[in-house]
Amino acid sequence: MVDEAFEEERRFVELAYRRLGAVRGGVERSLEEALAQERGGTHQARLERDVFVENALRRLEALELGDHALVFGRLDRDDEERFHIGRVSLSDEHGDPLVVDWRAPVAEPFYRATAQVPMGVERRWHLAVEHGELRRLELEVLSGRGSEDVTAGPTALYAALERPRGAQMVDIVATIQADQDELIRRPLGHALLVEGSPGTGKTAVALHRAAYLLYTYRWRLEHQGLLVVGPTPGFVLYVRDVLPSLGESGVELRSLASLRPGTLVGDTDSTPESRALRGSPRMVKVLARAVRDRERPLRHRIEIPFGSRVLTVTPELSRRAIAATRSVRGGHNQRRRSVEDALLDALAHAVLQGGPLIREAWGGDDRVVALFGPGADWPPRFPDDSDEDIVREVRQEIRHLEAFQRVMARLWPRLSAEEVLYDMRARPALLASATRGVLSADEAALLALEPGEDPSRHVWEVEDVPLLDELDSLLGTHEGRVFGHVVVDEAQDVSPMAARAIRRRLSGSSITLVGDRAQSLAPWGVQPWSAVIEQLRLKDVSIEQLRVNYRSPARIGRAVARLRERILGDDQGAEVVLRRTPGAVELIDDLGENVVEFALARVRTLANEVHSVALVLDPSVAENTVGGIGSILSRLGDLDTIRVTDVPGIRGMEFDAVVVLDAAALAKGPTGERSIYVALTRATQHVVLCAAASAPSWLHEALADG
Ligand SMILES: Nc1ncnc2c1ncn2[C@@H]1O[C@H](COP(=O)(O)OP(=O)(O)OP(=O)(O)O)[C@@H](O)[C@H]1O
Repeated sequence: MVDEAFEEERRFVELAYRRLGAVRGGVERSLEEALAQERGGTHQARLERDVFVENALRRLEALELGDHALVFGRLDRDDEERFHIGRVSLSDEHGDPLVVDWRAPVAEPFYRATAQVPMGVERRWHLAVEHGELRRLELEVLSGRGSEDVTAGPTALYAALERPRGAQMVDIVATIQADQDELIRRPLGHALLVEGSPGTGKTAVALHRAAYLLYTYRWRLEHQGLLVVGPTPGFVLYVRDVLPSLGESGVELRSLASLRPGTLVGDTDSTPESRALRGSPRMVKVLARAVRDRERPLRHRIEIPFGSRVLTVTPELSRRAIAATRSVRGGHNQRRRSVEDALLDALAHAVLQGGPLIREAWGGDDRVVALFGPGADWPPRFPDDSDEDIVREVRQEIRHLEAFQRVMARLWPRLSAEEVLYDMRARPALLASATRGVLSADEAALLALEPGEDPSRHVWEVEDVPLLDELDSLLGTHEGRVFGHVVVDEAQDVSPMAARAIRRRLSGSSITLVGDRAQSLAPWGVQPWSAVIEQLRLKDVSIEQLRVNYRSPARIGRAVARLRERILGDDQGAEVVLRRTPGAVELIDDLGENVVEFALARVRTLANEVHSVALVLDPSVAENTVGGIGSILSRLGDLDTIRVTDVPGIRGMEFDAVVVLDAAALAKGPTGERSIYVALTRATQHVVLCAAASAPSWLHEALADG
């Protein structure tokens, strides 16, 4: 019976791949034809052609499966219907469904049905397809005939967990587990926070949820867009191609550093205290002050020559112009217009009340003469405030005077976010004024920058990005793109200020946050989720847990659990480590000055044994090594399978092997336990912790087996 079934499925897989080839060929041909057409035709025809080309390219991309299996499951329902489940939907030549997209509602029982709740499914088949051929077939009998001898060994899952890891994350659509699926398919509109220890599939869930939402709410999300925010540019590259649908239009992937397009961001070298302060919500008030400090009434009157007359802007007039704008909505730059209007009104009024204007006009002054000269009404009217054309003309003239623009620049300059932030931090008087009563003098000093740079050329740190974004919102210079759903990974490292920047990009409250507080590397330490939720202004957030670790092998898993307990306290509930392979954890300390050579040798050996190795460097190592990081890299040789990074740089990723250099130095650092924890939890097979000095006893204890 199983052999028969295998043969049947083998033939089906063959048929499905043939059909995939035929569909691809068809799309390619029609695309070629469309591209070969002349660019001419009506506007409507061109538009239709462009839409056709775009859709065809998108379909081709979706059908490009690389090495991933087209089909991986089959459901036999108790109503005799049968579906094959796969990565894309595919119909036969008559339009009947051949393969159902995993995101379709009928596919749901593939992930959720159990013998207790079979959801109308009698049998569930797992197909292991490699390079287009069926290799293995696994059957689970959920109800009806034969349900007593269920063969429910999730071989497919265990096989998936043992696969080697490479430079890019892979999808898990063939083996999504019921608890993950339940989160993935939550409807749009929800605010969902998923927490869980490392390797529980939080990133996988977040990204598959994005793909599910795009499929299910295609029309809405294509218009509104979906934003995925990850911690680092490396992480964005790592997840970019997980699901073809994430390459669809309307999806944007950004790291925290690239959240605000066009910002120059370099490495962070300021102190943890300065970084923490810039992430704190106390900056909201400081920045609002920094902008307000640039909206200043005049201290002394300024005179503006206007023909033979002199117009005067008094401090009182400037105060009134500023006061008039307080009730006006909008950012600083938009409200500038109303300050200018208030001033111009007053000055034009003064001009028109002054009488001498008429004499000027008669005298041939060409600024106003046009209104009274040849071709104008005769006899000329004596202009007053009710004469709108004249008022407009006079206001225009005043506005274009350089002296008037100088007054405006002093009173209410047009500003960019970069200018405000840089000036505030580089000019002691502005810094003192913006921080007075909010920050202590010592705290304010943490913000100070060297003066003398062009703000538009300044290279910012990632912590400054949310500050610039906050200023954009105060100034009215925000880019304004908002999304229908936002996915935030490694949410534990999102500062309250960054949460505000994310909020500005979210149209409602449909958001998915995933993270693990124990992995927090931020200088503000382990913050409660409420710190982020509050700034995202979310009212009803479902907080859910994932508890099964799919990444760590057994030995590493035990060390991970001990460290987690140490970091978060002991009320963490049971974690399950699923993988049966033991894996290896080694701590080799007291290596003295041989530590670098030792670690590099281990990296080189491991690189020959596994697919991916991370060499995780504590910053002190490059500083203390002659030739710095360059000399370390040059001694590694083939870098294809090796990634050299610091701890923040490997957040969210995984590697077959991880070598830490130097574990004792890292453990003593400001985020010691959490940094070791993050490094340790990246490995799917092997961790080697190398240290020049003795590692702290808590690390030895965490790694001790038993
Ligand atoms: N249902 C599943 N089937 C197969 N593999 C899975 C499943 N769930 C998770 N995995 C695998 O487990 C690994 C960890 O997943 P993921 O990176 O999403 O975890 P995470 O919780 O985000 O981890 P971290 O907090 O460390 O970033 C990945 O290799 C992923 O493919």
